[in-house]
Amino acid sequence: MSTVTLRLLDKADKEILKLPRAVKGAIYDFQHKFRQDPESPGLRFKQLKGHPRLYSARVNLDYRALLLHAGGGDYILVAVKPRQEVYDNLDKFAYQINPVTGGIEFLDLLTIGGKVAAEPEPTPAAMPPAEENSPEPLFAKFPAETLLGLGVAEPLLPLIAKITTEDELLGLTTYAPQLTGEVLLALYDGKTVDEVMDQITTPVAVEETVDTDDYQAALARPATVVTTEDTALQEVLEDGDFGRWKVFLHPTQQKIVDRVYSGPARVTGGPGTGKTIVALHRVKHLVERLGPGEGKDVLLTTFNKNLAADLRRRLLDLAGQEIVKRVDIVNIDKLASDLVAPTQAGTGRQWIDDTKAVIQWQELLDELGEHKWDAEFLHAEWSQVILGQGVATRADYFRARRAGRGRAISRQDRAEIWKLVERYVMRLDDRKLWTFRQVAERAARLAIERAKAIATYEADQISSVKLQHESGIWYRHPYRHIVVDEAQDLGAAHWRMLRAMVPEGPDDLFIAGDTHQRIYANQVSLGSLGVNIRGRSSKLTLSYRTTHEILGTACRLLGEEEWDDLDDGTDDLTGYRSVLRGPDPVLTPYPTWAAELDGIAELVKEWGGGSIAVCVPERWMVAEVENRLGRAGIMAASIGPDGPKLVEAPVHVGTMHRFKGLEYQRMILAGVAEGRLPGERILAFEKDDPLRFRRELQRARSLLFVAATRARDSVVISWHGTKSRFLP
Ligand SMILES: Nc1ncnc2c1ncn2[C@@H]1O[C@H](COP(=O)(O)OP(=O)(O)OP(=O)(O)O)[C@@H](O)[C@H]1O
Repeated sequence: MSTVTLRLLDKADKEILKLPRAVKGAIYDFQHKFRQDPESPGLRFKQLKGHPRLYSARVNLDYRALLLHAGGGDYILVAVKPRQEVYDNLDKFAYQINPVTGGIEFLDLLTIGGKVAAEPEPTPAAMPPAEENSPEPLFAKFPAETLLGLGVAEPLLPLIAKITTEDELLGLTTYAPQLTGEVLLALYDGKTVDEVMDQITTPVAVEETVDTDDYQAALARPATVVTTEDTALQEVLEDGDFGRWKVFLHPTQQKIVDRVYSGPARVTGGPGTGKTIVALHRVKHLVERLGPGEGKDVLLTTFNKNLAADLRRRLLDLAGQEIVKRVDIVNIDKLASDLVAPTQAGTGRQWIDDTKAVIQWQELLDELGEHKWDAEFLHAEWSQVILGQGVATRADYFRARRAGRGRAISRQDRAEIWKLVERYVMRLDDRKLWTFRQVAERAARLAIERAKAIATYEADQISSVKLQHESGIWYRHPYRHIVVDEAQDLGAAHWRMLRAMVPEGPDDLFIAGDTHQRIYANQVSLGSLGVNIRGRSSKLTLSYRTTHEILGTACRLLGEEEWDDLDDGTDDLTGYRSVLRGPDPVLTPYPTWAAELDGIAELVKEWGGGSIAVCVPERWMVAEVENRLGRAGIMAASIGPDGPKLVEAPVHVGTMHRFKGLEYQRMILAGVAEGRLPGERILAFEKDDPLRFRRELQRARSLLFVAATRARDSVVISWHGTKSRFLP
């Protein structure tokens, strides 16, 4: 058996993917041969002159692979180049262990140099001297020691000193090591050296002093961004940029995936920073660590069915069937329903969502002639405070915490609300209805009872561990690990249920979410629900989805609000950034809705292709956009609760709520006007319930923020009437 490993270095793929198809095929064959026997004569494997760790090997007649030897049998593929280019430019290749991160870096100064200003043309005699004419280099004011201290790769300093335009900078960052690119772009964007140090360098720096000659130690660090498995190289060749998330994790992402946590852990981060990607890698990591087995030991859950289906598809792509077999991938309401279903056999109950539940409230209030409270308020109070916290008696409700519920209510108010809730529950019972919130509460109760039974069973020292006893009582928690995505939208009952479904201990719960994206009224304090994440929180700050320009506009939409951290603290988007660049978002007013519809159709036609979506604040607008696009000969599909009705349609249209977790190349956010976002319903609270007004405004802001950050390349925001107060 060969003990040779061959991994691909991050960024090397950028040039490799541009090679002719036949060369890519030859690389595929080459890596097989190399792993079997690097010394096989056909490979002409040899060390390059002047580079003790750099080797070349034959890919085909014209191309050579450059390989960095990390010690033992470990090699890293750092480039594939035309044969002559390699030998003519030996002095243009450099490598190092970055003294700040401890990660291995390869510098292809030939490619990078080509992106930065070529030597200045000789100055014609009539022109002023070059120094007066040429622009100031962008990084002239930063001493070399400062850049090196921030982790910039030393061999690039001479090239960095020449950069005078944003294009050159972007050219360099495309091929430079990740940290160098992030640091330079942040400085260019105006961040101070201290900010860059805190937000970009420190999170990936190693604490120990780095031995810059120990390549074996460096290879094991998350800062060395290489593919891990042998098949990964093939995936990169086949999937191109779309497959990068599977094989090149950012060092910050990698650390979060690999860490052993002593209890529940949480990862936060702005849109597109890879929380879902990290959650998927974490699931894979946990299953691999469990070793062989048959049962579904890991639960991966998220907010809705559509997102759960997407997680399944991506986990399959990342980890394969054997891993997926060990994971229950299910949305949170389905998880609760499945738990409760056996206790409801034959009752004929129908389960209803929040919208229908509010209609039931409205009908009850109308029947009673009750006007003091509105249906939405009562539904939220009942769902979040009473059901969410498992409040069983009136006395308990008098004492219950109302975190995030806005205006304080008196004891008398609570007594009235309790009475109304009792009437409401009776009404649902009579109609054989059950809201998903009730299902969640019942599921939480069942899971907690079962957890107690397990504890008793264990205390009784009955040794055999079976999944289920004949009586239906569990003698083992259903899962060993639980991973939650879109955590900001789960309700209190969901958390109590999840807490009870996994034994307390290391790596029990892994929670990914971003409270800036909370679009349902489900604010919780995890600590008070038995999920203690203190000291086990990490943050992702680099967006892989959205451009710098979109991200800047989106963040401004959030205003000066304060955001919770799923616990009793606050969260913010400090350090949130992107290395991607694109056009500025466009804001377009229209005189009427009809004109706006025409504008949407024209724009979509102009864009021509790619993945495009139009999102609107109100449901009725969806059909109108679809129709207008249809009249323009553009096929559009609406997005329902289970995702786009026709995935292949060139344009997807939906209300903003439907865009959670999705992403598109180009987005139009239409109808962003006062009275729609925020809607009339919210504006009505301004006088009577200022606290609620603020809370609802915050949620509306989040909705717009979520919608705007679904776009990868460009965003157009339009309105008719008065522009939304959230827009700049
Ligand atoms: N390490 C990576 N390499 C390449 N692409 C990545 C990486 N991490 C994330 N991405 C890509 O960035 C995009 C956003 O990732 P993901 O959906 O995980 O972000 P998120 O933080 O969950 O976003 P949101 O909060 O908006 O749901 C995806 O297209 C994903 O493939």
